[in-house]
Amino acid sequence: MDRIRIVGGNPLHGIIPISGAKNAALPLMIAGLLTPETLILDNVPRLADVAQLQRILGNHGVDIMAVGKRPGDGQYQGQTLQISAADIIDTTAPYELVSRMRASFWVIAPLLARMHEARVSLPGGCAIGTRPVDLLIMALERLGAGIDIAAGYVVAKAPGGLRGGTIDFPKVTVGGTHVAVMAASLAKGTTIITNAACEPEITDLADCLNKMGARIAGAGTPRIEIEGVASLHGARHTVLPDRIEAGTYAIATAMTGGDVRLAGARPELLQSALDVLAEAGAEISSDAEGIRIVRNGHGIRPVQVTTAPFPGFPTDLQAQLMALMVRAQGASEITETIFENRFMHVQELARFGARISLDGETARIEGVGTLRGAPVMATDLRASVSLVIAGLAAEGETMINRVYHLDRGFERLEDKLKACGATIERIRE
Ligand SMILES: CC(=O)N[C@H]1[C@@H](OP(=O)(O)OP(=O)(O)OC[C@H]2O[C@@H](n3ccc(=O)[nH]c3=O)[C@H](O)[C@@H]2O)O[C@H](CO)[C@@H](O)[C@@H]1O
Ligand SMILES: C=C(OP(=O)(O)O)C(=O)O
Repeated sequence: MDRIRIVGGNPLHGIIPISGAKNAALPLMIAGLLTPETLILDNVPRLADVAQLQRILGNHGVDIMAVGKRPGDGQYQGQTLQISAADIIDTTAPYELVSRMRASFWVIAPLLARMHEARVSLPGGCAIGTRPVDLLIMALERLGAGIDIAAGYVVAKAPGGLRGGTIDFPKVTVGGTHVAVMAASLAKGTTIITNAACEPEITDLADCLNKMGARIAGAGTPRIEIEGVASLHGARHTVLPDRIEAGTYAIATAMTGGDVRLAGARPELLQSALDVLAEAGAEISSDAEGIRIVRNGHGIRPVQVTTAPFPGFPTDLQAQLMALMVRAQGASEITETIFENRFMHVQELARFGARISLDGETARIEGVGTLRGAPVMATDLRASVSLVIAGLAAEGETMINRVYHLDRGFERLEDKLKACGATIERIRE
């Protein structure tokens, strides 16, 4: 498996182009199952998760064509995918494919809505907690589906088709909201979703579905109303920029010092994270081109942060912020409220000399002046990139093992950082 070698100490200077969002591209690709016509998605990031979802959709009979570069496309232009689910030949999503990526479970919604049946393996994904799917199942049941769980598979049936209903989520769930929105789009009648997730990726999905002929109002708020339609048609949609990738490079710049422009990033998608970085001492500005982050001279101030659903501080930036706080001048506290076990990075950050203690869902970080490079390994995507951030600021060499997780969510990470002056290389094995 590939490794990444970093020699730390260089401040970052330059421009980092922000890719299309993984967490928007995945549900958008899955939405391609809802129509027999072609859905064209622009700005799809080149990621292992996207490739894996292509395989999963292919297994259902979906044709996916990646359109090559067009004249004028830059080095990091996202790819264009033409997704055509004219004939769905198989409504089973097998364990071998689904167990590698949690979001692939969401195919259950369009398969059930369009084909009136689906058999989908219980999902896998990052090791960040138990991650049940009870609320996704509840949402489908509220739309009239009969659900059984047998031999590790969720078997869903709606012989006469789904019908509209009320779905009141007891807890905010991004995946649950994606599933409810997709399924309700083809259900008979009106669906009201309350306590819906407000994440920008939900709005992106709803915008695309509306282009396909769906009637969805209120996406981006806790109350979504959907008037089901009999069928959806083809459309063209551009995936929104990745707010987690943007936040990650903003934190990396705050960590190393320097001056970086995040080209294409949209500040309103990560305002809570930018506010925290400003509190920690970074200077942040934005314009139509993106976000600029500068930290010169002065040190990093400690912060107190609690993760929360959007527009709160995202759990997907918690590990990266913790890496930054390892170098703060004083003690910080970070409380993780979304996933109960998203602290796998703590023991790995300790290898750099970090001083972090855990008390339930709160981590207390005592800032240390200097980090030292180390061999490290992480078991999930954002934890892995927190180790990259630590390595960029550490004295000497850091070797990140098992970079498979990084490739799930960060497109050409080492190229983007190298272009800003980092000493970083991939060792292929
Ligand atoms: C591909 C994708 O977009 N992944 C994101 C998505 O994951 P995902 O959609 O899996 O996360 P959810 O928002 O559903 O999870 C939020 C919380 O609800 C719980 N829960 C969820 C479903 C359920 O049926 N029962 C239940 O109890 C989860 O265990 C967790 O504690 O949102 C998370 C929260 O912003 C992000 O960290 C992930 O990066
Ligand atoms: C946890 C994440 O992804 P997934 O939900 O696919 O595991 C993530 O993107 O940080």
